[in-house]
Amino acid sequence: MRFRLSPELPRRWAQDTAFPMTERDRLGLRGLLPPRVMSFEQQYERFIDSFRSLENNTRGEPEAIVALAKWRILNRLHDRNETLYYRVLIDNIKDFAPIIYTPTVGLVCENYSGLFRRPRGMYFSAKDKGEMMSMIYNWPQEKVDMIVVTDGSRILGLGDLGVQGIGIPIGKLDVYVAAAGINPQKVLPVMLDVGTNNQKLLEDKLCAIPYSVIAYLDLGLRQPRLEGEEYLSVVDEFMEAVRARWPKAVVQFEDFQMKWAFETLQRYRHRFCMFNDDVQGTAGVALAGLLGAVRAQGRPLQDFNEQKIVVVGAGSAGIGVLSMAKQAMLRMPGINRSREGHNQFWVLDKDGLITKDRKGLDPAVARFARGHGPDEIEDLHEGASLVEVVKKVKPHVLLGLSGVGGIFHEEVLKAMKESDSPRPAIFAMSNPTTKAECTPDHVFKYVGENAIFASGSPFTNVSLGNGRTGYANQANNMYLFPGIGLGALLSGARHISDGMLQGAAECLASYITDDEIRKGVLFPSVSSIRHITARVGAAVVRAAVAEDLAESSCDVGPKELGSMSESETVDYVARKMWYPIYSPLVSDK
Ligand SMILES: NC(=O)c1ccc[n+]([C@@H]2O[C@H](COP(=O)([O-])OP(=O)(O)OC[C@H]3O[C@@H](n4cnc5c(N)ncnc54)[C@H](O)[C@@H]3O)[C@@H](O)[C@H]2O)c1
Ligand SMILES: O=C(O)C[C@H](O)C(=O)O
Ligand SMILES: [Mg+2]
Repeated sequence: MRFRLSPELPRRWAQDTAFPMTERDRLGLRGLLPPRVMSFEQQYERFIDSFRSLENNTRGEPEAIVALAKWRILNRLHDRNETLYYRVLIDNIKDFAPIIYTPTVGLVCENYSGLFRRPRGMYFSAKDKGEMMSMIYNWPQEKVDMIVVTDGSRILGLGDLGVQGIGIPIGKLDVYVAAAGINPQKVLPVMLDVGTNNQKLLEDKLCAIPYSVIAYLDLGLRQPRLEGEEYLSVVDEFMEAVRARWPKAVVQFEDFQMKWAFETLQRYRHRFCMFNDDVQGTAGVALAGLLGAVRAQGRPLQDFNEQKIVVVGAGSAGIGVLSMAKQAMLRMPGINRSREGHNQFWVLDKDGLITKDRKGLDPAVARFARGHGPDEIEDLHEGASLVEVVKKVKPHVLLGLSGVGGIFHEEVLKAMKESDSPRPAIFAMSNPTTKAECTPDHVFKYVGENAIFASGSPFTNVSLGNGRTGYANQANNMYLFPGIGLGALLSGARHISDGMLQGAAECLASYITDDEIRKGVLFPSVSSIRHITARVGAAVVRAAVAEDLAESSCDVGPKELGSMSESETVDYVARKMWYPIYSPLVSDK
C-alpha cells in the first residue's frame, strides 16, 4: 500500500508548495499541489508581502481592527505551516512580538472565544477532577519540555478572563520558541479552567468582537471560581499528571491572581522544576532596570543602597520586585550593616501608601510597610496619595505595577522633576499598553529630557529635537523567562533556586554597556532576544551547576557542564536552540 498524506499535513511537517517532487511522489501528494515547487525563501517573501499589504490596506482603520487582522494573518500561518511561522517570527521578532505578545495578545484574550477556530494546548477544568492522570496522555506529542499554565484569573492588567486566558500561555510559548529555541513540538500551553468570577462571562450573554457583527458565547465553565482546598486539589492533580508523563518538563506559572501566585509558588517550588514568571521573572527584569538607573546617574552599583524607590502596586509583580531588590541590596559589597533594617521603599496599593498602621496586611507586603522610625518622612501618613508621596520622598525611581493606565499623570510626573536623582527613572510596567501608568511622551515632557523611561508594553522612542532621542525601553519579563526556562531545562535542575534567578537578572543587567546606559538605554533591543537568551540561559545553567542542582536531562551531564567556561556554556546553550528549517520527510534512497 502506498503511503498517503493530505496536502493539509499536520502543521509541523507542512511545507505547502515547497514540497519537492521526490517527496510529493513518496507521500502520495503528486497532483494534490500546484505543479510549481516554490523555495522556502519564495514562501517567506510571499508571506511578508501579504503582511505588508495588510498593513497598507488597513491604514487609518481603528487600532483594534488592525491589531486583530495582523494577529489573524499570523495565527493562520501558525495553523498552516509551523516552520515558516517560526522563521518569520524569529527574523522579525521586534515587529511581531507586539502582535503575538503584549499588547495585542490582551485584546485576543478578551475576545478569544469569538476568535477560536482550532484548539491549541490543553484544557483541564474543574470537571476533570480525577481524570487528569489519564487525560495528560491525550496530548499527541511524546515529549514535552516546556509548559506554560494559567488559570486565567489575572490576565495582564485586564483581570479575570476565565478560559480565554489561554492566549497568554500560547503567546509566552511562541516567545519561548523564538527566543530560547525550544522545539515547538515540545511545548504545551495549558488552561486550568476552575471557573470565573467575571460577571459578564458568567451571564452567558452573546459577546461581539470589536467592530464585528459576529456574536459568540464564552467557551469556559460557567461557574464561580473554585476556592481554597478545592482549587488547590485541581492544581495538585495537574502537577502530578505532568510529573507522571514528563518528569523533566519545566512548568511556568503565568497570570495567576496574587494569592494563588504566591501560594502555588511556595507549594511547588521545591518539589517541581517550576517558577512564577510574574513574581520571579518580572523581579529580575525590574532589578536589571533599577541597577541600570543607578549606573545612569554615574554612580557605582553599591549606591543602589541609597536609592529611594516608590513602587505603585503591591501585587504579585510589585512584591516580587521588592523582595528581589531587597535581597540584591543586602548582597551589595560593602553594605553598612547598620543599614540592613533601613527601608528605601515606599509602597502604594489601591488604598494609597502602605504603613504599619494598615490593618490585615499580607505578611509579604508588611515587610515593606513604612513605620514610625527616624528614617520616616514627617506627614507621610497611612493611605497618603501618590502625589503626596512623590512630592515628599523625591524618589530616584517611580515604578508602576498597578494595572492602572495613566496613574502617573501630569502632576505626579511634574513632582518627579524634583527627584533627588539627576536622572529620574520612571518604570510604567503594567500591560497591555492601555494599562501603562504613563507614556514616554509625557515623561520626557513633564519630568524632563534627562529622565529615563521603561514600560512593560512597547512604545516608540520620542524625538527630543536636535537629533536627540528619549528612549522608550521595554521592561518586560520576556527578557528573562525564556532564559530561565531554557537554563533550567538544559541543566536538568531539580528545582529553580533563588541563585539561578539571581544569575539570570545579573546577566541581563550586565548586558548593556556604560555608553548605552548614559544615553538612557536600559534594556537591549528585542531584536537581540536569542542572543540575550543564550547568555541568560547559560547564567542559569552555571548557577544550577554551582548549587549542585543540575541533573542534566540532555546529552551533556552536570560534570561536563561544570567544566565549561562561561563562553563555552553560552555556545552550548546557543547550539541547543531549535531553528526552523524544512527537514526531508522521506530519504532519497
Ligand atoms: N512588565 C512586565 O514584565 C510585567 C510583569 C508582571 C506584571 N506586569 C503588569 O503589572 C500589573 C500588575 O500585575 P500583578 O500581578 O502585580 O497584579 P495584582 O492584581 O496582583 O496587583 C495589582 C496591585 O495594584 C494595586 N492597585 C490597584 N489600583 C491601584 C491604584 N489606583 N493605585 C495604586 N495601586 C493600585 C492593587 O492594590 C494591587 O496591589 C499588570 O498590569 C501586569 O500586566 C508587568
Ligand atoms: O505578559 C507580559 O507581557 C508580561 C507579564 O507577564 C504580565 O503579566 O503583564
Ligand atoms: Mg504575566
